[in-house]
Amino acid sequence: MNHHRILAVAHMREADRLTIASGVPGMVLMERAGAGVAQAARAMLAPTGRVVILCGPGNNGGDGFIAARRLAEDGYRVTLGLLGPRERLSGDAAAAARLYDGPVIALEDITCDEAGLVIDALFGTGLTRDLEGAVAACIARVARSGVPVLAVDIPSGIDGDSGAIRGVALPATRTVTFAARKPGHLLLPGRDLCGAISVVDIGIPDATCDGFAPALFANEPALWRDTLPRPESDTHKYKRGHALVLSGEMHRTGAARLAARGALRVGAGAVTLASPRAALAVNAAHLTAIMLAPCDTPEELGVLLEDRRFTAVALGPGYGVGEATRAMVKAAARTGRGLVLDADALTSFAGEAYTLGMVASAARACVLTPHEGEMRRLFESAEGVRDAPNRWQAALRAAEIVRSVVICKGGDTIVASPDGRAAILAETTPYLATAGSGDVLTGIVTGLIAQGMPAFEAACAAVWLHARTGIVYGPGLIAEDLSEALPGVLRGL
Ligand SMILES: NC(=O)C1=CN([C@@H]2O[C@H](COP(=O)(O)OP(=O)(O)OC[C@H]3O[C@@H](n4cnc5c(N)ncnc54)[C@H](OP(=O)(O)O)[C@@H]3O)[C@@H](O)[C@H]2O)[C@@H](O)CC1
Ligand SMILES: [K+]
Repeated sequence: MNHHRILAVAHMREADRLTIASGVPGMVLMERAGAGVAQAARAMLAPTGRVVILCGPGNNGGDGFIAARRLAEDGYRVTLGLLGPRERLSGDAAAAARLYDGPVIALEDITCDEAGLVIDALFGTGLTRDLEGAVAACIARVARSGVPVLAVDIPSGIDGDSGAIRGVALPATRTVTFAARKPGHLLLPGRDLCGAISVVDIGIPDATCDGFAPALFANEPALWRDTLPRPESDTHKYKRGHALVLSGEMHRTGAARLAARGALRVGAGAVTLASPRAALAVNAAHLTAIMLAPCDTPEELGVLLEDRRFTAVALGPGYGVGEATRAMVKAAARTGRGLVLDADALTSFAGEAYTLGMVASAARACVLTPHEGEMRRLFESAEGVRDAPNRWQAALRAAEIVRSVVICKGGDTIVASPDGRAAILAETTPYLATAGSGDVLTGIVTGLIAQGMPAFEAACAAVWLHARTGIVYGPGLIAEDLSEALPGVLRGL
């Protein structure tokens, strides 16, 4: 199994279909899925403990019947509640139900008294509408009982593609999913309802999923570790890349300095801050290892970038919104360097994503780092972004329009590439929601791109490193700490 691949619901269904077509009966896949659930349940139950299994009308319920049979065989006391009449089950789910010879009661009659565990096999990836009525009432009852819940595939009520709650959802202590995680396991609010997630190999070959487009991943080091820049023994500072960060005016220079420091800490050999003349003294008073150059106009930026040692430019933090900023972005892009655009650079192109895409295509590589508000402003009139069915599809469409790698920041940050790859961050911390934190992220991406790391991988690595540093640091974190704590996280890789 490719552990960082994730599968959209349609791709999971297609992988299932192709595997069955290649000669593996669907019942074999379901048997393996149910066995994986039973195994996880054993670890959560006392010997001969009572387990309540909630089964829905589709194949998720089928997995529940398989687990019920296996746990009953092992001597656990099984109570199985089924949503709807047994005769309405069909296909593999009906076959799984036939193999279970214990009593089946109506879901409405289920109570959790003395149960050590509830197995939630109501709905998986086949959820198509909001939960209501008897099933919603049952979910509320189980949630209130406080009994640990093991979710089969995904907590019932969570949309597998978007992570959204459809009406209500049953929070789980553990989730056992099959072949690969789905986007809904990583996206909020779904992620918070899954508990610990484990993936069971049910025999869907990796190769079956290799060609799926778009290609989705969990943003974990396995995705980008091999492309992370590592200095060679005969290196010198300019071989490690030289990043240029543009500073804002006198009263807003801090953001650019935070970015510059992030770029230096992540390994850029040299970092220069390009500062308006009026702000040179302020910047000079705060800088040591970072160099300083005056720059007030697009022409001056062009002259500065005639120095071929500059490999990446960051523009936006604290820079100001307007025509002057647009002109600077165009001047930077024209020089064909790596380009990272954030904050004011993005807002300066509000409603003009296609224009920005044209500008960005001149850069060697371009990464945009919008938070939710910037994303909304930039793509307000762009087709297929605001009306996308979920955040990863919105991110991919956005990347296509701006012809850049886009980092859609949030509690479940998505990195999307115009080549059809997208990665979702699985783990972060709310402590990162602090002033200047985004500026440091901009700096980390810039530093990695300056060292020649490919844009998608650089963006993914930066997002992960930024989050990991926040997690490790924890309470009390301020933006300045991020760069200082980064070496510890880099060492761990
Ligand atoms: N793919 C694989 O490789 C493997 C998949 N496996 C398992 O199969 C699961 C997917 O199975 P699935 O496709 O049968 O969908 P599932 O989630 O059981 O629900 C569909 C049923 O629910 C109904 N329904 C939907 N929404 C509803 C609502 N709001 N309220 C009420 N009813 C609602 C819907 O009815 P309909 O919309 O047709 O009216 C239909 O009857 C997957 O999660 C995994 O556990 C494993 O066995 C291993 C191999
Ligand atoms: K479920």
